[in-house]
Amino acid sequence: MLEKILHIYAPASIGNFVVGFDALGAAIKPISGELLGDVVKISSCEQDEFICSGKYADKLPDNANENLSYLCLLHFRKHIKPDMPTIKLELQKNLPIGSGLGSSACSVVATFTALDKFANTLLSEDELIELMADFESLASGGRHYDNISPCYLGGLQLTGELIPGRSIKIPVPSDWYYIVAFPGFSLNTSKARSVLPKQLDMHKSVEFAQRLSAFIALLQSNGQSGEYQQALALMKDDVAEPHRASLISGFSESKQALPELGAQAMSISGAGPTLFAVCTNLNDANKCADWLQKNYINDEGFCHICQLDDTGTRELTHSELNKG
Ligand SMILES: Nc1ncnc2c1ncn2[C@@H]1O[C@H](COP(=O)(O)OP(=O)(O)O)[C@@H](O)[C@H]1O
Ligand SMILES: N[C@@H](CCOP(=O)(O)O)C(=O)O
Repeated sequence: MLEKILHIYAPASIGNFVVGFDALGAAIKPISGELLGDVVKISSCEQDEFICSGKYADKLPDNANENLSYLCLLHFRKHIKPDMPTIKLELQKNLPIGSGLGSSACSVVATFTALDKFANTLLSEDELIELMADFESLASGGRHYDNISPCYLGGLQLTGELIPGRSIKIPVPSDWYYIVAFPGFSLNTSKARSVLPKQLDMHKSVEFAQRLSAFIALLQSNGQSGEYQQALALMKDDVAEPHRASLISGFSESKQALPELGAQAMSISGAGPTLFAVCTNLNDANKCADWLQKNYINDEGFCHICQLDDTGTRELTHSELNKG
């Protein structure tokens, strides 16, 4: 009998997407075709085994009991499928930790998707998303779905406990490019959440609701009367960015430089320190990427021009496996 081996890829994501703190997030993929996300490999084994490999494995705690992926496996074995055959689970940790690219969500989503598929549990989308959010909240210091939902489902997702079905996919113009730059240093999400105010005043709350709802409504149009330009003009974050900016060295210089190079919007990806800019053509996207390469990132950093990853979490193809 052929041995069953499964490789599940989960993409990086941009939490908040500027206007939707904890409520809006996008899955992304580099236009170069490179993969930007974690991979979970599962195969049969005589007893359960966990391995963490990949570029950023050594940035995670040595103790497997502190690795979210292993915690997901323990939970699945104990509470969901105790009779699942024993397995070897390998997490290929390809996203930097504390990056603002939804790294913890990526491992959790890849792991639960792989376990569900391998064990043929057929958990519903809702059940899986709840389970994933439970485990991601262990790491980030708050329950939010804006990395989990897009990472799992792909695209731009409006998401949260009040959203029917937890998630609504929002259409996005196909000519929007997202330039993401990870500077090479980490910022812990729970630390970046701890600097936020505990309450929003009335005026700010009303503005937040107006901005997010108008942005979503404009994206639902066909864009023929300038609605996409209006949506871009609304991309401003008054909720989290002002409190987090000082935690990110190089933020204010980038905020000043990128609009002059053609960025239509620019902010923090998730809790940072990755920054991202939105451009509506490749020429401007290249100019922003060059500037960020030269001025924002160090030797450990990277910069990609991306578009939305509409598929989300998926099994890797043979050709992708042979490449890597
Ligand atoms: N597989 C994993 N991937 C990412 N982070 C993990 C994982 N397992 C445990 N962690 C821990 O979770 C925390 C994640 O930090 P966080 O700032 O939320 O990262 P990110 O913003 O990149 O998701 C870190 O303390 C890290 O050590
Ligand atoms: N909405 C969250 C998003 C955190 O994203 P991460 O990629 O930094 O984990 C927040 O802004 O705290």
